[in-house]
Amino acid sequence: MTAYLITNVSVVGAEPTDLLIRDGVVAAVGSGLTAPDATVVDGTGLVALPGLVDLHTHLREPGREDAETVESGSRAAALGGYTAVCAMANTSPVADTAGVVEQVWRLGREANLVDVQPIGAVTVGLAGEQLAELGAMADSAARVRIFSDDGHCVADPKLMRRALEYVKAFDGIIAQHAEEPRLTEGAQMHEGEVSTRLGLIGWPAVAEEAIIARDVLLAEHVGSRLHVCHVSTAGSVEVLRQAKARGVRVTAEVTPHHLLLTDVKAETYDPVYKVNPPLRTATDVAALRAALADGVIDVIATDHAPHAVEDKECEWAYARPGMLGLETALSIALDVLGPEWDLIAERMSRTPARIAGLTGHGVDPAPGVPANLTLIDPAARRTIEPTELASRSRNTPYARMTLPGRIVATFLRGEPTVLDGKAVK
Ligand SMILES: NC(=O)N[C@@H](CC(=O)O)C(=O)O
Ligand SMILES: [Zn+2]
Ligand SMILES: [Zn+2]
Repeated sequence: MTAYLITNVSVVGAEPTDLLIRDGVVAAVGSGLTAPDATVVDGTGLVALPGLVDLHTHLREPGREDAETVESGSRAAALGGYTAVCAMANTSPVADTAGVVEQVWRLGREANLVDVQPIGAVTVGLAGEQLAELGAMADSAARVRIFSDDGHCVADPKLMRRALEYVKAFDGIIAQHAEEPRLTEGAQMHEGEVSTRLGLIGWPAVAEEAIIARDVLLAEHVGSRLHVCHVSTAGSVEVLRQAKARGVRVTAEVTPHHLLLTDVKAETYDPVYKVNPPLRTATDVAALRAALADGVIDVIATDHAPHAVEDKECEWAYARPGMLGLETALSIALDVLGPEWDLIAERMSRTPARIAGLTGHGVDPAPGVPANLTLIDPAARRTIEPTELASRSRNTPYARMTLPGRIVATFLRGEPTVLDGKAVK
């Protein structure tokens, strides 16, 4: 195993120092380190963060390997500064059995670019009718702790209650895609001024808020852990704020795109902007940013949702919802939050690692900790070229935009997955 000496690097925004990585761990931290056998990485001007952790990634394998595979998505993640991702269950077949989650987990180990932690489905086939074999998935080699029907809402309150009760035994979490389906029938975008002007059926904010309100009450009633996926409205933030103040065990995520983009993008009719939940208003964006800063929203999660060209480059109404996120998330966070390194580490690494129970991730570089970390050049700017992304899909909403920050290197257990801004394998 090669040793690496990263010189003159700022660890989470602190004064520059040296980091020695050896045998999978951070062996030493301090100025003027020497290690003749180590490969030197000049960290001048760079910031080291604990490797980023994504609670919400769609890898599309098994079933839609044309859009993404565990390997291509893992490479995209590493290039984005991630060392661990949680893979959503809406694959084909659905990850609703021990067999499928073990397959995804094994593929992640084989690719060995990030740790891939499978999320299990809550209900069989995501159909919302019958609980999946949650216990078997928890006991499997994948050791699933987060369950989600993401893409669909667990709309039946009785089923949601049973799921919350069931996972309590092993301190599991239900991650909810909060969308009251009766309120979003035929919806194409956020319900508001822009949808009225464009004549498109809207997805009202209340369709999200009503489910979150219900679910925090259910989680409170049974004393279980709830996680709310892709929070997108100011009203949802208020519901969460009140629930947290009462001590409900709820955590929440926001996506980079909901922190930056608004429903005005739909005026282009470019389906790259079609996503669930939809892009909302500038008022919502401001509320989400404030909630991320004050902790009502715990983490930034990408909801990386690759889609093949034929599913995206078509008429708006026929396009699948979802956008890429892994390779641009850190840049968007930097753009939105500024160089608030401690906050970025908290929202993109430490807290998501803690929620998912991923030990060895989300820990700041210090002597003895697993060397899962990423190096960022905050002064660099880059223009996003969809064809240059490592993802098999191209549906980034940031095409041709110039964004701050560049991932220079990522290390997984002491081995580089990215060096000089390029994937190592
Ligand atoms: N976000 C999306 O618009 N799409 C996701 C599903 C989801 O996260 O709801 C997908 O799987 O494509
Ligand atoms: Zn979702
Ligand atoms: Zn999703």
